[in-house]
Amino acid sequence: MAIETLGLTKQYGGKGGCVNINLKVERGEIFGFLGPNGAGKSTLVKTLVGLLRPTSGTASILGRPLGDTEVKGRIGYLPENFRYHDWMTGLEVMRFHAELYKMSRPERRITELLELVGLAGHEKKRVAGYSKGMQQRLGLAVALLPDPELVFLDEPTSALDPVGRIEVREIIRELKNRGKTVFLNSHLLSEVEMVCDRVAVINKGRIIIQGSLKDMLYSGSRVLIRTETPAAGLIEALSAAAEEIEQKGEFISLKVKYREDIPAIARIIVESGTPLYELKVVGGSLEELFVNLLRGGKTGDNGNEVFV
Ligand SMILES: Nc1ncnc2c1ncn2[C@@H]1O[C@H](COP(=O)(O)OP(=O)(O)OP(=O)(O)O)[C@@H](O)[C@H]1O
Repeated sequence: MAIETLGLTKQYGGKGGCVNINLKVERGEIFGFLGPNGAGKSTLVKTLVGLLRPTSGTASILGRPLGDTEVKGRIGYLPENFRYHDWMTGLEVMRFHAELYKMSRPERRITELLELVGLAGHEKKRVAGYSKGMQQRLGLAVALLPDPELVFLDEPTSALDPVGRIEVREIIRELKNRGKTVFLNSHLLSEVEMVCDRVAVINKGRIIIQGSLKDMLYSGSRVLIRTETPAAGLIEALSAAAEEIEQKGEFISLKVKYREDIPAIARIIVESGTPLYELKVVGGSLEELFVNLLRGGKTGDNGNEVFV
C-alpha cells in the first residue's frame, strides 16, 4: 500500500482542515483527490508529506509511519503555491534541490527532467523571466528529482494553458508506466477523469465518496433503450437488473447501479426476442456526479431529461 490513513484529522484551532480521513492508495495507481476550493485537499497532502502534524488519527506512507525521515527521500511533492527565488536560473533551482536531497551526481537526472517537463533550452534563464506555466513545470521537475516512488501533486495544472495541461497529463501517465504512485489533488474534474484510476471526493473537510472511477461514474446513470415492440414480460424481466423503469412510446429508460448491469440489460432484451434498435448510457460524467454529490442530491441521475 502506498498510503493508508485511519481517522486522520488535521484542523486549525478546531476548525477547517480535514476530518476523519480513511483512505487507501495502492502502489502504482493514480489517485485523484477531488474537491471544491477550501475542501481540505492541501491540508491532507501537507499532513501526509509531514509538513503538518495531525490533530488525531494515523497514517502510513510507503509502509512507514507519518514523518518517517527515510520515507521523505522516497516521495516527491509539488506544493500548490510555491515560489522559487526568482534571481536563480532554472538550473540553479534544480541543483539547489539536488543538494538538499544530497544527490551525488545529479547533472544527468537534471538534464533528463528539464527535458521531460519541456524546459530544456530555458534552464539558464532566471526564474523571474519564467511564465507561470514554466514555473509550474520547474516545480514538477523539482518534485521528480529524487526519482520518487510516490508523488504528491497539488493542483499541478492550475497555472497551465490547455497544451501545458495535456503535457502534464502525459507526464503523469508516464510516471504510472514507470510504476510510480501519483496522488493528484485537483478541483478540475476533466483532469481527474482523464488520468485517475480511483478517486475520493472531499467536501467541507470530509470524504463523501471514494472508489474506482469507472464504478463511480456508472452508478446511478441511466440506460435508454429504443425498441419498437417490447416482448411481453420484458419490463418485468428488466426490473431484475435495474430500477426506476419508465416506458414512453418506443423508449424504455432505466437506472443502473453497477457498470456490469449494462451488458446484463442488453442480454435480457435480446433473450426476450425484442428487437433492439438503440441502447445508450446517459449521464455518468464526473461533473454530473460531483455536482450532484455536492448538492446532496442523487448521483448521476438525469434520466428524466431524456424524456422531456
Ligand atoms: N493555516 C491555516 N489556518 C487556518 N485555517 C486554514 C489553514 N489552512 C487551511 N485552512 C482552512 O482549512 C480548510 C481547508 O483548506 P485547504 O487549503 O486544505 O483546502 P483545499 O481543498 O486545498 O482548497 P484550495 O483548492 O482552495 O487550495 C479551509 O476552510 C481553509 O480556510
